[in-house]
Amino acid sequence: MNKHIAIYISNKDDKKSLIKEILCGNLIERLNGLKGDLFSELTINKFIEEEKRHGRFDVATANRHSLTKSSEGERKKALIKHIIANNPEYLIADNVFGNLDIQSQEDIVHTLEDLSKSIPIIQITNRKKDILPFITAVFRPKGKFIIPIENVDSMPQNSRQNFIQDLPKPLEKVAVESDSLVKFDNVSVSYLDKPIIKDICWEIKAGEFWHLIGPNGSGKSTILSLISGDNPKAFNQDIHLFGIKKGSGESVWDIKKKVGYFTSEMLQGFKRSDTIERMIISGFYDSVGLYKYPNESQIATAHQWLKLLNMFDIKNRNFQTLSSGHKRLVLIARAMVKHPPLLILDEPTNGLDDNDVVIFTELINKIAKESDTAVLYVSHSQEIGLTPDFVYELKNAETGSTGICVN
Ligand SMILES: Nc1ncnc2c1ncn2[C@@H]1O[C@H](COP(=O)(O)OP(=O)(O)OP(=O)(O)O)[C@@H](O)[C@H]1O
Repeated sequence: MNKHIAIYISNKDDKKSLIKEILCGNLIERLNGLKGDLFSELTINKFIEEEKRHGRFDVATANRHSLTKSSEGERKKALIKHIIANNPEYLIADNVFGNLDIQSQEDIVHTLEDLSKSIPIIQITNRKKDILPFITAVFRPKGKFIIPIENVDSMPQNSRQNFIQDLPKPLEKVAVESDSLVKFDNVSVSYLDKPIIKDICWEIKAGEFWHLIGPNGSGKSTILSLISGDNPKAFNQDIHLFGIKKGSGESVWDIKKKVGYFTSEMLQGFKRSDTIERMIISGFYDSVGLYKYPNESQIATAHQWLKLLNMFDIKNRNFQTLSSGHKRLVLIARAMVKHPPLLILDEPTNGLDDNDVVIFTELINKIAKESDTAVLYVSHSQEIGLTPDFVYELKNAETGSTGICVN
């Protein structure tokens, strides 16, 4: 077997077990007895747990922040440095590029290429485009083994239309007084004297479809926390949400009622065993579980969403048994049952495989086209197949990122 290999998986494969089998030396015989390390968001999440629970800060970022307070890109860069310092005898590199901007992707390719001169790299990926340039052999899981793929480009790709039915209508409209949903006037934010964003002027109006892009650390999550979260930095700024000046008496709860939200990190938060149907219905109550008896109209609307997603026949299945791609579709339906005036999607496709990205993107385009909900889609770069009306781009600068509307 080649020294460096990629294992091309789909979201239906059990990635955690696969990694465990490699680390135990069961899957790749030549690694048996060697000390392996794992470069993965799974590892980052473990370190973040340690920071939160036990106050242990084992991984240092470039600007000496905790991982908890760092951007996704900063976390990955810090982790790879930490791993290299541990001198592993081989490396499992999982979802290497997830959430990384182009510059950071190039940096990590160089780092891994250097590392590959001394130790074997086993890449795990669900995107063909992410296969590292120095890898020449690609495998896929089959039962308890991995088998070679002769030509990765010949793997079947989803190209059919997945969502044929119309988007379900809202039961009642969420009242919003203003056509202007989000308005930033010269908004600037610094953390510990480090400027993050500077003089941001931006407006999102009802029904618009925006894509917010920008490199790692440019302040995308900071902007989202000014909109949907309770970031205290929002209060002395000129920010209007749904026509009301932020900090003028509205509660975080008032805002949350008007905003649907999805990020791939949410998948870790939904650990309850609930049926897919109940999961969607819980969107009417903004609760994680379902504690009230839904009425007939709510059940009927949830059924329409299930039919749209082609999941009606499996509505009683446990949500936890779904693939990562299907879980996301269900959580989008859950966020959309009330047709919130604004739907925010923060790096929503991170970790999805090639087929599921196509399906997910089709659903988001459909929601933006067929509903009055404004969509704010956030990622570090352009997404193939996504059809936003406008793109707002953040550009890094020493004095704080500035933003421009690029179309
Ligand atoms: N609570 C905080 N305290 C100090 N610094 C912070 C805090 N939150 C964010 N930052 C810093 O602000 C900068 C912007 O971070 P932010 O997460 O908004 O960027 P981003 O564009 O979302 O990045 P990524 O694409 O990597 O997720 C980063 O340098 C980050 O370290």
